[in-house]
Amino acid sequence: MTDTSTTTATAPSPAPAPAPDIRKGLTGVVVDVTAISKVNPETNSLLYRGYPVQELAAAKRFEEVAYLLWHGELPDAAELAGFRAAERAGRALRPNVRAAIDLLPTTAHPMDVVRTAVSVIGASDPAAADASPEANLAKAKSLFAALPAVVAYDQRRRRGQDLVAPRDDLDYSANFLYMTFGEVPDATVVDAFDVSMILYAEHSFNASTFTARVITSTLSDLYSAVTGAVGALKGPLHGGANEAVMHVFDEIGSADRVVPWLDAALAEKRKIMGFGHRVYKRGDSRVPTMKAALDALIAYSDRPDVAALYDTLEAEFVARKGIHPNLDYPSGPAYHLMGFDTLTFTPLFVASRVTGWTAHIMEQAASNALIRPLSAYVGVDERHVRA
Ligand SMILES: CC(=O)SCCNC(=O)CCNC(=O)[C@H](O)C(C)(C)COP(=O)(O)OP(=O)(O)OC[C@H]1O[C@@H](n2cnc3c(N)ncnc32)[C@H](O)[C@@H]1OP(=O)(O)O
Ligand SMILES: O=C([O-])CC(=O)C(=O)O
Repeated sequence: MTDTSTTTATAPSPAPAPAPDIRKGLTGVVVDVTAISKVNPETNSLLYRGYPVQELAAAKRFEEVAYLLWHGELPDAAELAGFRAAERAGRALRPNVRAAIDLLPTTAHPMDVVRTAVSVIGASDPAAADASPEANLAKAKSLFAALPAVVAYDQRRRRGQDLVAPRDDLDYSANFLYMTFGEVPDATVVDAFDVSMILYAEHSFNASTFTARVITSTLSDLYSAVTGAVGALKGPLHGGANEAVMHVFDEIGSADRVVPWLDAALAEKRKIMGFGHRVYKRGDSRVPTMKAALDALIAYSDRPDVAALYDTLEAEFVARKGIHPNLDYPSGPAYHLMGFDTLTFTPLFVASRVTGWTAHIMEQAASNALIRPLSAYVGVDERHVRA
């Protein structure tokens, strides 16, 4: 043991630690790689597994895009037929999920209902803890098939309507609308809905996907990760914005009221929902495609008033702030014109994004590292409990 009692020289004090480089909100931080999608704000493009999302929206149905996100390649005819058959077989609302939904008050937010439904589905799956790639893929496909009935039934029960059983002669989007409204709408509506599902499916490390990856990184199960992702998507700075856009439209009322409404909103420093994006600063790559779908719905339902309000608010806000619309801006009024209740809009986003979330859960699990950043402590200095 060294005796230090006779030491006279004082050791040089250590150099102060450099101030930590804190990136609040993780702005600009690259935390991992992904092969699922590429968001490029420079070229204003979005690729799913290499394919521009606009091309997918123009030429493919949502089932094909879901398959692409999970498998990395578009399905061939036999693969698509097999996947479609499995999806159709898994559409019916499960009795225990219906029972759990029925226990919830109709005052519950539909996102809380969807979150609960995912949790119930997970708790009832005997293979919930099996995180093998095969088991996770099966769970992803099963959730994909099951969620439309949850969203559709929840909207119907709020309207005092009965459950509508699925039809297996319809594709994903036509059946989703059928289960919601009890009839298959015009092809204009079905196609616009399918486009919205494709555009919402995946967007790299957005907040809800990152949430799913954080949960997966602890070796928790897929259902827990999706449940957490639903919670993250609910907020109005993320997926909840499509609902919030419709509240804005309702608040403004008509195009001639945009200017005074915006004057007051900006004076109160309100965030204008449906505008701005963490990554895109010159416009969201998905907006032109969704705007075209909205225009088709406006023409079909003869609602030029919606077009006037949309265009006027966009023009005024861009002129004043230089901040462009994100995908939620056209999606909100589009879902309204399709006939959905405003509170149902974000659950529609869930039904789509479950594809991207689960693709990321599988990617994270395949190359895992616990996600655990550091923080800089700014609380009171060390102190001691008095005896
Ligand atoms: C599918 C999706 O999740 S897309 C996003 C959906 N969310 C919304 O539409 C909510 C409204 N938008 C926003 O709140 C923001 O634009 C976000 C959260 C999406 C992105 O935010 P960030 O990247 O963190 O940008 P940040 O909030 O720092 O904005 C930068 C500046 O632009 C302003 N700004 C950004 N968006 C808006 C907006 N929608 N309305 C008013 N001001 C805005 C901010 O107030 C800030 O101004 P400041 O520098 O004077 O303080
Ligand atoms: O990428 C983001 O931050 C939000 C978004 O647009 C999405 O999740 O689709």
